[in-house]
Amino acid sequence: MLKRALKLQRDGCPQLLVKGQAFPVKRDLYLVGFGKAVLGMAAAAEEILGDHLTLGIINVPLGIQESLKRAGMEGMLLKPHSKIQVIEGAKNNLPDEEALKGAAAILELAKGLTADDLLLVLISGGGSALLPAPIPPIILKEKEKLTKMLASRGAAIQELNIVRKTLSMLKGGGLAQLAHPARVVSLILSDVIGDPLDIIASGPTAPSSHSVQDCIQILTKYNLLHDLPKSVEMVLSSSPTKPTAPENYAHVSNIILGSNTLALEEAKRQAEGLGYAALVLSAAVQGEVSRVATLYCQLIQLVCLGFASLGKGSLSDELRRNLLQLAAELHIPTLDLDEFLQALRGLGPVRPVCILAGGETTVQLQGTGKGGRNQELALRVGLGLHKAQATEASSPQRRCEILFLSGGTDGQDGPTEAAGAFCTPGLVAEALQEGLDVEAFLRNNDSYTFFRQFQGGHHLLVTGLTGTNVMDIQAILIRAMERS
Ligand SMILES: Nc1ncnc2c1ncn2[C@@H]1O[C@H](COP(=O)(O)OP(=O)(O)OP(=O)(O)O)[C@@H](O)[C@H]1O
Ligand SMILES: O=C(O)[C@H](O)CO
Repeated sequence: MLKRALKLQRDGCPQLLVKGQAFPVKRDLYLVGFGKAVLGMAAAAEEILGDHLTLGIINVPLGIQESLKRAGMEGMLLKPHSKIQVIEGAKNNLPDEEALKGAAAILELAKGLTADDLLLVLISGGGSALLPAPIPPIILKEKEKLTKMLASRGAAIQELNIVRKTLSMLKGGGLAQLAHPARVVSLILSDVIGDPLDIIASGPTAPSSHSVQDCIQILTKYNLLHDLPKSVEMVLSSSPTKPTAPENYAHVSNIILGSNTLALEEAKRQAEGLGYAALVLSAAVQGEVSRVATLYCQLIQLVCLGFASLGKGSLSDELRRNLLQLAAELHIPTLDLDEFLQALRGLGPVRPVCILAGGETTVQLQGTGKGGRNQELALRVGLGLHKAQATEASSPQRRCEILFLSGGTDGQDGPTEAAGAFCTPGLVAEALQEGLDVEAFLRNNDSYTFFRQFQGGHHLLVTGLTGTNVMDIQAILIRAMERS
């Protein structure tokens, strides 16, 4: 992906070429990066830049080099004697001392640049945790606690990162401002719906459209305003009321290189290669995890109705209406459900169908269990399919084989070692035979423990860190059963 987008023109004055834009390399060329996907990006960049690269620093997740080595993905690693220093940190996607050291090194590098320097910045999701630089007197632990509390109360990534930006020296455009007057070129892999530059990794090189007032509003919404450490109160009260004006970013170019859409396109190609009729629903599925689970269950019902030649009639109309209503409630941008359902009609039952979707749900933690939004989604879909089948003996679902899978493209779902999980309509009943009560696990947000115990962990998706990060992906496989 980066190899396709980035070129170095060596004739005359060397220039970086990125998607048709040219950036002269007048003197020194530096590289910094932070995020779950920047190791592979940095390896590709170093290959392209060769001797023109002066030096680089990247902050990447703890254990990623080992994980990629184990997976035989050496191509994503830096060569021995690389000019790029790798700092691993942010275990379980939480900022830590190592990430703090990496951020300090990046800050020092940026501060010393001149107008003749070019700073290439590689940014991907996970960058927020890997670039912590709290504004003094805030200390890391205080900032971490606050973001953890916001996340567990169901704050969306936009809200989380608006708060992070206000409390950080490098986020919210801080890195770009420090690097001034150097030319800054940021290559970004998006893991946020709609690719908002100032939210992805908390927008270290993007002008922020948010003010301290927005931050205070979010803290109020989640009932945290009156519980803040003194240091955070001090920073909030001394923050400028207006964000830095966009004119002050004339030295910066932010360029999106890839996103969930690309991953879905590749997944579609793979599914078609395996004989499926594949369709992409949306790359922007968002919302509360139980509502999204209902959306998928209803969609599965509709497909099965169509497979059973029952695609017309009152049940189908009702399902269709419910589905449209739910999609509208979830505010899934760019989703044209009507058009999608139309395309579905042309498929099956001869060929099995693979419906693909991507995005990111939110989980409001109620319990103390261990899990992630993908495992919780898979478990909730399993429960929904079970209920649909149990309440209706003639459910069209019974005529289909169904598998639902949800996984994080980064290979890590919440603070667990799994990327996600898959389910079938039989999961709840089979679990019960093992003495596992799905609803009890869900009440405690304990999806990982459930999947680890159920059938010896067979339904867990364990990939290890993948070196990319473009949100989550869901795949629904549906095959009409042979009639006997
Ligand atoms: N026990 C749990 N059950 C379900 N979801 C959980 C649980 N614990 C944490 N989560 C969810 O996991 C998410 C954090 O996961 P993760 O670290 O993979 O985040 P991420 O958003 O993918 O990170 P990034 O975008 O920075 O790469 C939060 O949304 C949180 O609500
Ligand atoms: O790092 C982050 O802030 C999230 O992954 C969103 O980009």
